[in-house]
Amino acid sequence: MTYNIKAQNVSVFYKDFKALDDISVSLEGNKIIGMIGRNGAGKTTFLSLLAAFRDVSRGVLEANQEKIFENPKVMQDVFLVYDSNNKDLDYTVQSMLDHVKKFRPYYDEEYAMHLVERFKLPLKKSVKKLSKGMQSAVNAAIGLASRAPVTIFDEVYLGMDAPTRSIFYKELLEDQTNHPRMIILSTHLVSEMDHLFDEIVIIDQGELLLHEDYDTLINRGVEITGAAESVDHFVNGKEILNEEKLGGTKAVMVYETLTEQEQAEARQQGLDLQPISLQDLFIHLTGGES
Ligand SMILES: Nc1ncnc2c1ncn2[C@@H]1O[C@H](COP(=O)(O)OP(=O)(O)OP(=O)(O)O)[C@@H](O)[C@H]1O
Repeated sequence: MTYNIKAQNVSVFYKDFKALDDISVSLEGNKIIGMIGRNGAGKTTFLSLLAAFRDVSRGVLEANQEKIFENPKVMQDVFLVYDSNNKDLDYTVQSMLDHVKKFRPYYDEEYAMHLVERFKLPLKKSVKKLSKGMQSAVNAAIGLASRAPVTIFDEVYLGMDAPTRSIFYKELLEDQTNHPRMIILSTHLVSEMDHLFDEIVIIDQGELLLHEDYDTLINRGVEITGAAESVDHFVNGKEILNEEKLGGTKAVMVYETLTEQEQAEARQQGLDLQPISLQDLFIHLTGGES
């Protein structure tokens, strides 16, 4: 089952605070979508709408042309895995997996056991007694093994060490290839996770800043370095994201796809052109380091 999610002019208010402001976006097909945004931008609020944890205050939110909120079919197919606080849960890892199996129709027990091994999870231990990183690994395993057509991981890596995160990324990529589905990853680890993304959504202060194919977005950012005067002349009229000057040399990040002719001209003038990482684009498109 392939899902298309469509938000039209969606807003969410917490009392009189507008957490999401008139968001319109279409998420389509079996892609891995990176959702990024600064703290408090509204990512979790948006993702909780997709999982029907709450309803929109204004606008329309649909999955395959059906309203999401209070829709049992969609709720079964959309799984939001988040950094849950398990400290009051008196379940063992095994009983938690058994519990999930009952509610998730695409759950694959064999794959769950493979993940238990990969993450070295102790099946008989109480979840609340696991370390933070291991609890996150349990959540990651549950999310992957459930194979929900729309699987959402909201900062699910918290507390995981680097090798465990690496296992998570590898498993996610491999399992999405073998069992294509829409996976949405909300993260602050932009540079570490950017290799996973087919598409990027950036939410900024409750608004949709952009939704782009990863390659298109990356091609739009370029850093031009060279003699300050030549750089200034070249970037004149272009959208500048950031400038840094060191002596007579200048490095300027622009947000624009350069034509082949422009690239050739730049090189003729002795300018160096380098792509900008998603992390740098994100930092500068959302207001830099201020
Ligand atoms: N239940 C709530 N009541 C009131 N305000 C809330 C509530 N939940 C979230 N907010 C506010 O809505 C805004 C968006 O919060 P949200 O958790 O969606 O952001 P986020 O992008 O997920 O942030 P972070 O990256 O820090 O986790 C924030 O200003 C937050 O304080």
